[in-house]
This record gives sequence, C-alpha cells and structure tokens, in this order.
Amino acid sequence: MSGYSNLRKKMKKRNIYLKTVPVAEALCLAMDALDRDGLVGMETIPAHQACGRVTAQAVHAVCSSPTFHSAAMDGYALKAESTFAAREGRPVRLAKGSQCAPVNTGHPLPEGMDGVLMIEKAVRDTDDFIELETPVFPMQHVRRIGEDIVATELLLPQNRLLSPYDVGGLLSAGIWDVPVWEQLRMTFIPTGDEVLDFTTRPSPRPGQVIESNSQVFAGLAAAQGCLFTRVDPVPDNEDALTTAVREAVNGPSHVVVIGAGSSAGSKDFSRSIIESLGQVLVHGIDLMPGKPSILGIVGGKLIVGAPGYPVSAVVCFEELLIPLLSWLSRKTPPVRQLVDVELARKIPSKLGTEELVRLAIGRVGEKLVATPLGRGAGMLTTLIRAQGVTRIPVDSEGAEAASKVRAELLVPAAELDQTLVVVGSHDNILDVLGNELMGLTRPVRIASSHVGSMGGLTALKNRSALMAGTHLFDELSGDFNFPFFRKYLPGLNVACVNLAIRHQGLIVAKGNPLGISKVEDLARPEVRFINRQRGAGTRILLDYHLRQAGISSEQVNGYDKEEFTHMAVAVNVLTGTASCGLGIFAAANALGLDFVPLARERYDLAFLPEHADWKTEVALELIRSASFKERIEKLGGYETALTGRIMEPGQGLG
Ligand SMILES: Nc1nc2c(c(=O)[nH]1)N[C@H]1C(S)=C(S)[C@@H](COP(=O)(O)OP(=O)(O)OC[C@H]3O[C@@H](n4cnc5c(N)ncnc54)[C@H](O)[C@@H]3O)O[C@H]1N2
Ligand code: MOO
Repeated sequence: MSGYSNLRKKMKKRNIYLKTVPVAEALCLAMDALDRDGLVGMETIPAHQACGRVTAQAVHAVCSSPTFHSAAMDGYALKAESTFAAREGRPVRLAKGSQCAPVNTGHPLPEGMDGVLMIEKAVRDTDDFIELETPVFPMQHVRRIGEDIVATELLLPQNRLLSPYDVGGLLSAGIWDVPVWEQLRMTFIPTGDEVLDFTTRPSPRPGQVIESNSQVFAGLAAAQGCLFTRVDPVPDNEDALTTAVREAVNGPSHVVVIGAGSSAGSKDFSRSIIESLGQVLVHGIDLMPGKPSILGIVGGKLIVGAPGYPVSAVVCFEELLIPLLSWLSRKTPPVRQLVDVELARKIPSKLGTEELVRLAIGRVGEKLVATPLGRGAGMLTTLIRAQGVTRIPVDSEGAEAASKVRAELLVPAAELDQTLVVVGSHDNILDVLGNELMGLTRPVRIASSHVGSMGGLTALKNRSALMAGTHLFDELSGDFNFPFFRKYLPGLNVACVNLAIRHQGLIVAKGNPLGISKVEDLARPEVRFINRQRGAGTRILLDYHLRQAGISSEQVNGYDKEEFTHMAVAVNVLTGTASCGLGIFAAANALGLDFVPLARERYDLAFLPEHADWKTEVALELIRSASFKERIEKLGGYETALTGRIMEPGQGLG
C-alpha cells in the first residue's frame, strides 16, 4: 500500500501535463511576455571594439572624410584651366612651384590648385618644369571634402549589426564611442546526479554521463555574440537547483538555461522551479527532438529549460534560443540555405509531430544525395556528421528512399562538392580513408551510409553514390562482387578496387565462455546468435557457411535478430544480449571481445568509371599509396596484398 501511495505522490509531482505548442507560438508567447527594453539596456563602448555589436541609436558623423580636398593620385597638383590647351604633339609647360606642385596620393591639394596630373602623364619632367599633352579637367584625380562622409550626416541607423566596415566608417567619421545594446549574457546550469563535471576529466562509470551540453551551448552562444557562463553541475535536488536558478537570475545574465530535467521524470524539477520563482510560458513544443523544452520568465529574465539529450538540447537552442537571442539583441535571425536533396534511404516518421532529421549530404554528379543520420536524441555524432537537416511535417509518415526533400544546410554549399558519398557495407578502413582524404591539400570529406553491400549496389545503380563498399561472396564461382554486378547491375560497366582482404569470424565474449569454435556451434541451443540485416555481405557469408555445415536458419537461435553494423553486433555480444555474431576482427578488438576466424574475404570499393569524378580519382590514388597500406596493416585483421589494385572478374582472393 505504502509503495503505491509513494508512487502516486511521485506521479503527481511528475510533469505529465506537458502541453505542446508550435515553435512559432512558443516564440510569440516569450516575446509578448518579455520586456525587451527593460531587460537589455544600452551602453556606450569604444567604436574600435564594437564589431558584432548592435547600435542602440542612430550614429551621425562628427567629421567629414576626407576633411580636405586630397590628391587621389601621385603626380602634380595644378590649375586645370592652365592645361586646357594641351594636345598630343603640342605640350603645355608648367613651372614647378608657381604653376604646379608635386603631390602624393592622399596629400592635401595646395591652395589655389584644382586638379592632379598623374605623374606618368608628364611627358617631360625636369627640375624646373613639367610638360603635359593631355588636359586635366577641374577636380580630376581629386577626392573632394566629404566625398565619402559628410560631417553631421547619418552614418548608421539604430539596430545596425556592426561589421568591420562599419567600425572603419565610425573611426573615419571621428566617432570614438558608440551607443550599443548590451551584449547578451547567458548562464547555463547543468543538472543531474549522473552528470560529471568535465573540468575534472572524469572517467564515467555505468550510470554516469560526461557533461557536454554546456560547452555546446557555449559555442552556439558565442556564435550569436552572447557571453556565456557555466556554473558547476547541480545534483538532482530541488532545493539546490532552486538556489542555483535564483542566483543565476539575480546575477548579470539576461538568459538562464537549466540543462536537463525538462521532462516527466521524478527528478525533473525545471518546470516546478520556474513555476515557483516566476512563470512557465511554454512547456513542450510540437517538434522532435526538443519536445520537452521549457520557456519561462523569472524576475523579467528569460529562463529556458533545455532537454538533457544533446540533440534535443541543440534543437532547443537552434529553434527557440537563436530567434529569441536575435530578437533580444535586435539582430536579424540567421537564415539557412535551402537545397533539394535526394534521400539515400527512407525516413519513416510518426504522424502528429514535426520531426527534424539530420542528413549527411554530398554531391553525386548533378544531384545532392542525403543519407538520413540516426535519430536518437542522445546521438551527438549525428550533430557532428550532419551537413543539413530536413523537417518531416506533422502530417507526414516520412519520405521514401530516392524521393526529394528540402534540406536546410548547416555548412557552406561548396562543402557538399568536396564530399565523396560512399554507400554500402561499412568497414573501419573507410574511416581510415576518410581521415587520410581530409589531410590532402584539397581535402575530401567522406559521407558514408551503411546499408550493406547490396544496398551499395542499388545506390550505384541509382547514381546516388560515387563508391560502394562491397564484399559479396558468390559460392558458385568462388569469386567476389563481380557475379553480383552482373546479376544486379546488368549492362553497367562496374569497376572495383580492393581495400583489403579482411578476416571475418565469430565474435564471442571474452574468454569464449561457451567454447564456440566453428559454425556448427551456432546450432547449439544455448548459443544466442545476432545476425546482420538482409543484403549485408556478412549475412550472405553466414548463409554460405551454414549451408556448408548443413545447418538451416531455423536451427540458429537468433537468426532473425538483425543489426546493421559490425560494431552493433559486437555490442550485443559485449552486453550479453547475444553470445555470438559474425563480424570483422576490428569490431571484436575494439570492444575487447574474442574472435574465432571463419573466413577471409575481399572488401572492395565498387564504382562506375563513366560516373567517376575528381573525388573518385583522388580516393583511388590514395588507396594505392604505400602509407595507406601501412595504416590498414596497423588495424589488425586485414591483409593488404591486393590493396589498391583494380580487381578482375574471377580473381577471387588471388
Ligand atoms: N515519460 C516521459 N519520459 C520522457 C519524455 C516524456 O515526454 N515522457 N520526454 C523524453 C524526451 S522527448 C526527452 S528529449 C528527454 C528530456 O529529458 P530531460 O530534459 O528531463 O533530461 P534528463 O532526463 O535529465 O536527461 C536526459 C539525458 O541527457 C543526459 N544529459 C543531461 N544533461 C546533460 C549534459 N549537460 N551534458 C550531456 N548529457 C546530459 C542525461 O544524462 C540523460 O542521459 O526526456 C524523455 N523522457
Ligand atoms: O523531444 Mo525529445 O527531444 O525527442 O528527444
């Protein structure tokens, strides 16, 4: 009984009444509630330090520029009318001192002079006189007083984001101090018992997480011209967090962010604390990730409850904080470039919520191809790997593979042309290749999508990848890849370069407690297998070995359980979810697992020569290099006898 009532009490405390609103509405609610002029004051700062700041008032020029008539060229100042008679072959002579005077660019024009002859136009130049054959018209090569800036004129209006050019203009106009809006200040309060202060360089134990969101926010805030303070992480204790929030609100910051604790957990206090100190304006936006974001107001300051998951936190920053910081600082919010991209894989989506999906984007021929990245809100690497983001509308169930979607770019468009799209089977060698390509004078970035060898061939066929990682073994011929090219890419001229011969084997727990030593062991009832997805070369290899051993798939416990990568298979073994899986040595090695070698196979990169571009060429050249071979050998579990060679049909492992 008492257990029940405790739980009910806890449930009552939980914020299960989250009511989501569209992002635009959330922003309006915050803008309506905040007194911007009261919150963000004006200050006067030295003009030379004002780049990136926003003028709070109109700025008028104090002095003109130039402040005097000035020579625009090196040459001779003179009276224009004294030169009117000059013609080719009928030079006019002017005495130095009385009729003309030497001037350099920028010098004041001597009294009584109104034009400048460029020095190279003087057909004779002696100690006493010059001669010219072309007339000078009045004010020729002269910069007049106030040509650029006229004293008293409006130089810059209010709410102008000051550029380096503006600073130049301010100084030229004799303005030493400039009225600007205060620079926004943000305090970030990381929360959570499990959250470790990164400044102590901690080693996380199970249940612990290294605090990183504050530093992501620090960088994002700096990019918005906002000063940033992080306080030490606060444990999941309502009183301690309330104190931290109160202190932050009483401090100099205009914006206070509580990192995590925004959702419905029994220790998620952000909402109740904001309610106790001020007002919650929004709890929940119609957007995933980032849904449980909170906007509130305490003591006239903006207070934000950012979700704890890194991707959700970033969405909260990008969708809510950037528009609000821009508004508070009177800046125009940044706009991302839009491009149409073709999806390399389908994006399923739930009806009822708008979803943001990050994309790895690269140019393949005429089109931009996008691979949807994982959607876990905790996947920081999706932020690292993305070049764009697409929005799946609230009323959509997603987008199909090969369909076009609109993407917002997170990088300059030119970067997409430097990206080599590799689709297909994944191997750690691709990471080595990716790293080496970035070291070139003209760096190439790899965007790789792991859809298995067959998926890679489909991508080549659809011209949505430049290269495809493939290791398809044909048991009839004993050859790799070519029999599959003939069958699935008929009529296409497909070439392939070998990256390595790699060792595939059974990945088992450290010490191999079940004594798994051969493929026959997979039929033992106590062995729980973890398979690869259909179309993966590794799965085809498994099926071959099962057939050789006379074992049907039904006999393998776990045959239907699929993972998409070697590492995911290894993780299943590490956590005990499975006792065994087929994969490469590198994956077992990375997680300290044991490896029972089963087969040697060719891991190649396939490409269409007539579709290849400079990036393909650069990659091929690098793969052929001796240093690349050396790096592969260092990984262990690979042989490099064929590395860099263009393969021939029927070559097998020879
Ligand atoms: N029953 C429900 N559960 C959850 C809901 C919901 O609606 N009902 N919403 C889910 C969604 S969506 C999100 S997003 C998260 C938001 O979680 P919180 O804001 O409450 O954050 P925590 O649970 O405390 O942490 C989540 C996750 O993030 C890690 N974390 C926290 N702070 C940091 C930091 N500064 N740096 C790096 N990582 C951090 C934390 O350890 C957790 O792993 O809630 C869902 N749950
Ligand atoms: O909205 Mo949460 O931010 O999906 O992950």
